[in-house]
Amino acid sequence: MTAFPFDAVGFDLDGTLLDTFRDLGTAVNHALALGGFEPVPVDSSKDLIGGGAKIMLARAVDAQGGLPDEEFRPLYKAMLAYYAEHNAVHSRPYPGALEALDALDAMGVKTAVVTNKFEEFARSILSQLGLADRFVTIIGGNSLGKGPDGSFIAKPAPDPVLAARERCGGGSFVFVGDSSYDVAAARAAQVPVVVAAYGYCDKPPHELGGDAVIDSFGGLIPALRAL
Ligand SMILES: O=C(O)COP(=O)(O)O
Ligand SMILES: [Mg+2]
Repeated sequence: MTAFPFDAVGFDLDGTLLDTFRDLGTAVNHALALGGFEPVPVDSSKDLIGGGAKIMLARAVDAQGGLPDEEFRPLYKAMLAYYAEHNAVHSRPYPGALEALDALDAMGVKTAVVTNKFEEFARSILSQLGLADRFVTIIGGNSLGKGPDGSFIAKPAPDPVLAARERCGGGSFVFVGDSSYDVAAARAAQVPVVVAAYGYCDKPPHELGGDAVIDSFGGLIPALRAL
């Protein structure tokens, strides 16, 4: 078999490595209830995920008329406080994820996580699932601090993907993600990107503009070999 074409693989977290929507949706609904809003059906919370917790709650609140910033902020804080305590109740790796990580390890391929979730939440969930030590680095939506516009430097900016590649040693790198944030970040970082069609894709997976689309984790390594 020919040598594996990548030195390192970066993974998005929500909707790519882990199925997290139930815990995220429950945290959104906790905040919505405090604000006197109707809950979101937990299944449709998948449609809110991708840009991080703040965007997720803002989308849910805006769909019910929105809130001024000073009223939104305490709800957002309450969502974060709730999620800090309840982030791995239902969240699990997708079927085949652990096997794929094992296979990459066995080939000496490094792995990294690049998520728009806050780093402390990503670490907490991955630790509870026994996975935190498997990755060379875990980069969250707040890991690189804020840019000149005052917002966190996160996907779709290329910086977190570039930081992951550098922390993995700077060789050939590929990114795997489920949303337009992932594809845009990888494109801006000029690394190839595989779309996880089983995730929370914010567009039809084949329209996200990835270099390959996989329907399950089992398809990942063959798709990477074929890039
Ligand atoms: O929590 C989110 O909205 C995004 O997280 P992800 O970048 O791991 O998909
Ligand atoms: Mg995602």
